[in-house]
Amino acid sequence: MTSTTAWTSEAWKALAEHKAEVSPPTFSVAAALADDDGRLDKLCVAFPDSATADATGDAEEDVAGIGLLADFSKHLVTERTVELFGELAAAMDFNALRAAMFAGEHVNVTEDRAVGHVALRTPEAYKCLYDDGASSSFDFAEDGAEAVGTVLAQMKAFADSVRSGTWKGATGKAIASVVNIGIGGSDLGPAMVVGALAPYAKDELDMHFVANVDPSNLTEALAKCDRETTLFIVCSKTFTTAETLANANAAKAWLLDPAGGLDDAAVAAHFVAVSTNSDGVAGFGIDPANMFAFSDWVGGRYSVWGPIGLSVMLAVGPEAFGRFLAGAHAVDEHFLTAPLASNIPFLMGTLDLWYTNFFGYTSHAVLPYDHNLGRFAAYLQQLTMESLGKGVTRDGVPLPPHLVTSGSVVFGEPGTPAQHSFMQLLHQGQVVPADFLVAASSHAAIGTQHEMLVANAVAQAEALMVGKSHDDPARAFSGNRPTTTFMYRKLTPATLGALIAFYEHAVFTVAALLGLNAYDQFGVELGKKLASAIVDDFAAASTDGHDVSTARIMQHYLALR
Ligand SMILES: O=P(O)(O)OC[C@H]1O[C@H](O)[C@H](O)[C@@H](O)[C@@H]1O
Repeated sequence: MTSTTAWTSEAWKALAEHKAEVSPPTFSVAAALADDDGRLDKLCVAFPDSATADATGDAEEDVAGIGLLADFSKHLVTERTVELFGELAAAMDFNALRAAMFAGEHVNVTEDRAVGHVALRTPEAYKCLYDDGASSSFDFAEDGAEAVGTVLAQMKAFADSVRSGTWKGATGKAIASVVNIGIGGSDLGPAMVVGALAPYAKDELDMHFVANVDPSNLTEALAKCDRETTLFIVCSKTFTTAETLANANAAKAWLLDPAGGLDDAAVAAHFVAVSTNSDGVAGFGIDPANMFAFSDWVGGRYSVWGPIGLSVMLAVGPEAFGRFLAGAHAVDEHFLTAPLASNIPFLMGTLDLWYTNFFGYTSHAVLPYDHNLGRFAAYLQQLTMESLGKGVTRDGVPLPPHLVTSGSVVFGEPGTPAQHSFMQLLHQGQVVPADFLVAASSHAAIGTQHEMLVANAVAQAEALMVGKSHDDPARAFSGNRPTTTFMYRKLTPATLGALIAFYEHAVFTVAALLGLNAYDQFGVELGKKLASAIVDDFAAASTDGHDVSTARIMQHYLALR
């Protein structure tokens, strides 16, 4: 792989020189569109595309029914810009890095691991490194498919048994409530997907997600649960995360509260685990037979596709879960085969890099015009900011802070409420590139309300681009504010799988072009370490060893508690 640092490459210099040609106010996107130089056709990409259209079924619920248009036409780019993105990709060995990830090479160099979430979508298609250390790679269709296929079959059998009522609690009653206990990648994916696919969920199964060590989180969930009909899924890749273990132990104590009349044998019927750590699972008291295992080459924020998605499969069933995987797999094929100039994740990633590094637009808004995607921005915050919030390249070269921004600050809320909250800033304050996600039809029907929703999404993107002059400066809109619109037929499992995979590969693109490792997260460790020490200090009512500021706030807590 190249040792070139992106910011010293000729392509980077060419992009810096080119920027003036597409900078407001001299460059107007609206004017560029009016020139009708074929801009729309070049900057609007349909999905599924030809590479995936034939292998995608024909029902509306299949990949074929996604009917997505990725509209990049409102961005501060020309055909030349996209060509220069391609030159940067060549300089940074993008194609070789992409091939290496799909082949299961250890592209997560700092942890010496493969990055294999794509293999979870359809193990038959990709070779992935099996992290046994003995072999440099293995044919997933022979070795890994067995591993992933086995776990998928285990998940399906379990989901069928719970959803059919065959799986019984300790007193012989069917499960009515599921509590997913996990945090970060062991919570955000399952919680977001279950919420997004609510129209597909089984009515008789109440789903709860407990992540925060704040006792209010678990208390709120347990208040809605009955011991005899509640199943806990303890999700933790490492099975060492303090918050998850605290909540899991508190949940076990609740289950076995003498008032409830259940004894230790009840754990087997009311607890299952999802982890890479079988010793940790057994140590907690969960039967390894009730463990759904996965390997360390699946990153936490990339793990909803495998056993971490068990609560999703329980909620929507194995068939819908399979279509969720199929949507992501179709995007994998698109990412691998589409020319870069019409490669949706590549364009998403390069545009993010373009704005953060060449325009100083370092925030990014995600605006799903869909009530059920209420947690989509939160999910993307971990996916993007934990992957790209880095200070060095994968070779350990520091990023020059004045020159390179490794990842944007992602935020967002569903529209239309966002319009009544922070959109003022996007229209008249700093420029924040934004993604609009909108379905042409809804699962819910009340008069013409869905059409009002769509109209608002389209109008916001139009207003941000076209702007409006006014004699009163306070009432003027500069316009030329870049946005992408993803419009698709309906939010189906396949569509949601595709949308998530687009963002996963956009993250890969930014990391590849900047030379980053998107798959480690050492930055989360220091806070955890300090918190563990302060827990002990609080227990000893001590503030010794802390700086005066920290000691003061600790003393205030000790005085108040
Ligand atoms: O799944 P676990 O091992 O419990 O980890 C849960 C989360 O905590 C870690 O600190 C990282 O921030 C996340 O990447 C991870 O998803």
